[in-house]
Amino acid sequence: MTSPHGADAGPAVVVVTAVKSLEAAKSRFAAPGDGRREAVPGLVLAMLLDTLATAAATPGVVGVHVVSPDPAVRAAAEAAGARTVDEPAPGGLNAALEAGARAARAEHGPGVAVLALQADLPGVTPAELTAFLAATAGRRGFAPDHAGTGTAALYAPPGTALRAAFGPDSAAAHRAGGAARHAGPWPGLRTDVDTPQDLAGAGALGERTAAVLAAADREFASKTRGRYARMER
Ligand SMILES: Nc1nc2c(ncn2[C@@H]2O[C@H](COP(=O)(O)OP(=O)(O)OP(=O)(O)O)[C@@H](O)[C@H]2O)c(=O)[nH]1
Ligand SMILES: C=C(OP(=O)(O)O)C(=O)O
Repeated sequence: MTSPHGADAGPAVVVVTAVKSLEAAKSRFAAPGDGRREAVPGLVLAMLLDTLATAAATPGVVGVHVVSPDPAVRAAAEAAGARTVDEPAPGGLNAALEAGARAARAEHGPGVAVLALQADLPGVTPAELTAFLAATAGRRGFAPDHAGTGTAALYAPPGTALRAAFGPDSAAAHRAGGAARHAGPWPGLRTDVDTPQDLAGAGALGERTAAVLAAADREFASKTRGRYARMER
């Protein structure tokens, strides 16, 4: 993680992300009973680790906090250098992100900005995150997902609450909450991967995600003579 530098660098940023239990995650990618389902936990972890690697490599990011009820997720995140936060009760994505934001400011102080980032952005790059942070100009803002209705990232400046409103139509909810919309040319940032079809739009995939998909592809091909990853990408 790098410190802010240069006269025009913005405030230090802590990235907060959340992952539900691996067993429950990514039901739209492969439902129980689908032959691809067994690859999903590894894929979720790989996408998380690629997302965390990008966050940590982005100038100005001084910490990353991952909130999850799943010990395997927390162990992988800690091994990657992130802080972890237990799932709050009651849970849910927004409660988890708020808990992460509180933990971030408890550790780094109220003067840090919080960037809530989806955990399934295998194509996101440091350049994209840097461009988004610059676009906010230090004000509350969000990057809509590729469809335009969801949210890939929500930025809360120092001293302001996160007020996460992720979920259906979260772009409109964040807009209504005073966040500016920044729909830049950032396919990796704006493509959270929920389905195999989403992989095609995510840009160049991070190395962990690419490796997991290649292994799943080989496994699936050996069982069915299909080649799902190649077909779907
Ligand atoms: N910690 C935590 N993370 C959550 C929770 N709900 C969703 N998330 C995470 O938030 C992101 C978006 O969640 P969803 O789109 O609802 O779920 P998903 O697992 O990605 O996909 P589906 O099962 O197909 O809906 C994913 O990274 C999830 O793991 C929650 O209750 N707690
Ligand atoms: C939670 C969201 O996205 P998804 O369910 O597609 O992961 C969102 O865009 O607010």
